[in-house]
Amino acid sequence: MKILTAEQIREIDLKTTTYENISSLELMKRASKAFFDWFTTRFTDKNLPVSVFSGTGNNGGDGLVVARMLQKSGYKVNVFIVEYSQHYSEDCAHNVRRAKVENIPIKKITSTGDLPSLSGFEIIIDAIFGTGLNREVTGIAREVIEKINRSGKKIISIDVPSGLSMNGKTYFAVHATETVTMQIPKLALYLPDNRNFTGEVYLINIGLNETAISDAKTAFYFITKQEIKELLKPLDKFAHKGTQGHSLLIGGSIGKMGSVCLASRAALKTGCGLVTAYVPKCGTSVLQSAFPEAMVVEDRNDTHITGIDFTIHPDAVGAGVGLSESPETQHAFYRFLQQNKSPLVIDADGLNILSKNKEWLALLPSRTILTPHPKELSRLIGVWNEDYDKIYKTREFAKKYRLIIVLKGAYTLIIDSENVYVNSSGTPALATAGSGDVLTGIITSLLAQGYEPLDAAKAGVFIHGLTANLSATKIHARSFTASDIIDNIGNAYFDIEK
Ligand SMILES: NC(=O)C1=CN([C@@H]2O[C@H](COP(=O)(O)OP(=O)(O)OC[C@H]3O[C@@H](n4cnc5c(N)ncnc54)[C@H](O)[C@@H]3O)[C@@H](O)[C@H]2O)[C@H](O)CC1
Ligand SMILES: [K+]
Repeated sequence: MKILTAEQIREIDLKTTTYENISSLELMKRASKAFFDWFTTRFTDKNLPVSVFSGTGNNGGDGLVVARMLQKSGYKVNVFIVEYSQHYSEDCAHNVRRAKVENIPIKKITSTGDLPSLSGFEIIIDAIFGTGLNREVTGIAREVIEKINRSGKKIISIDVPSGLSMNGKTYFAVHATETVTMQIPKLALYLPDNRNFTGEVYLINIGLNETAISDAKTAFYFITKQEIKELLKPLDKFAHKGTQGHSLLIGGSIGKMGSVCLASRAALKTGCGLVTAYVPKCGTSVLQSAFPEAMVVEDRNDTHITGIDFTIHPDAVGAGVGLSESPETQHAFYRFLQQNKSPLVIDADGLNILSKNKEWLALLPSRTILTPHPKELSRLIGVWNEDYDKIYKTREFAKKYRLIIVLKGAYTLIIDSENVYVNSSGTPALATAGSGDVLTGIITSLLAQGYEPLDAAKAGVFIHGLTANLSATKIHARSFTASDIIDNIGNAYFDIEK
């Protein structure tokens, strides 16, 4: 699914009205009806007093239409018009008139003295600014937003939290508890810097014209279940373990053998036919007893890897989990990189070793997948100022070394030399020890099964996140573990194929 800019969305609005021969007012109604449907499903108690804060643009217009629909269906609604400008969009002005005719209590806020008390309301609908905002919020709008933010009430933002910048760092905006955005994902809604503004983000379909959307060019995408469903390969009736791919996981050191166990088990559970773990001697019995399905190739050294010599022919390699950064291990890793021709995933200490030896990056096969968390990424590419800067620097880095970067976080980003993909699955339950090791195993397995590296990264990240969504009501987020991720990989496949 495409992530688009405010300008592109405006163009799609316009094309929708032209192609479908409807007025902009009609489109506003469609959008507002979609929000109304979401809202009434989410908040079924009609006695909860709702206040709608509307601006004078089309976002404000949406708020007014929503207020009208809510009042009509029996909700108690008050509207406050935040008159930051005396210029009203045509469709907003129309809906102010309609709301007055329908006797909705409306108050204008033009100065500090007009600021209402919020104590009587349970829910605030924020329709002050949408994607049309193009400067810092000042004046009365700022005062209203400050007051809303201090209220401690539920704040539901229509389309975007008012004040959110669509193309740069946001310093001031509504702190929404939930944002209900209209059909097209906007990058700003998924950036960690904006987490206090957006709250939980929902996408609703407002019936924008599909041709208009498919005409829009972009380098930013939102990964959806449907896309993952389409890229998963069907199981061959005549499959046997030799045709399903062989994953090799290289890693582990004394005290850190769990990481390779997790990655190996995740690889097998993701569907490759064979899994081999390459570990130091101290890891052999750990692996063989914890995970009998795996084969083990032992390093000559006891506590950490010093060789990386093997005669097997893996279809993909995942290297780096629990590896340690000792000088002999670094040297062994260098020799491995010189010889390796298999598709590769590098994580954890593998990344740290690369950060210390940046010239080795040139040895990586094209489309190697690196899976850093933000700290590991900064060791590789240096520091960044804010999220947009981070994304562009990562893309440059990916381009320079022909890599795919999986930047782990709440909305994991997959970045290659051209495009940026935002993952849509997952919950905070995934912030748990070993979660990254499991991801490495999943992606390695998909590579071994013959998926293109970008598809392996996308599907791997999506499946990994989905295990947490699917467990949300069964395992409390606080007690969800990396092993639970592995145990739910099968459920994730079921859910995707549904
Ligand atoms: N396809 C869709 O998603 C649809 C979206 N709709 C809604 O329309 C808004 C965008 O509306 P627009 O009128 O372009 O802008 P805003 O409502 O966001 O209002 C901004 C408004 O104010 C002016 N302005 C900009 N910055 C400032 C400022 N700092 N201070 C004062 N004034 C400012 C600006 O020129 C605008 O006029 C979108 O988010 C949706 O909610 C449609 O209703 C349906 C289709
Ligand atoms: K808004």
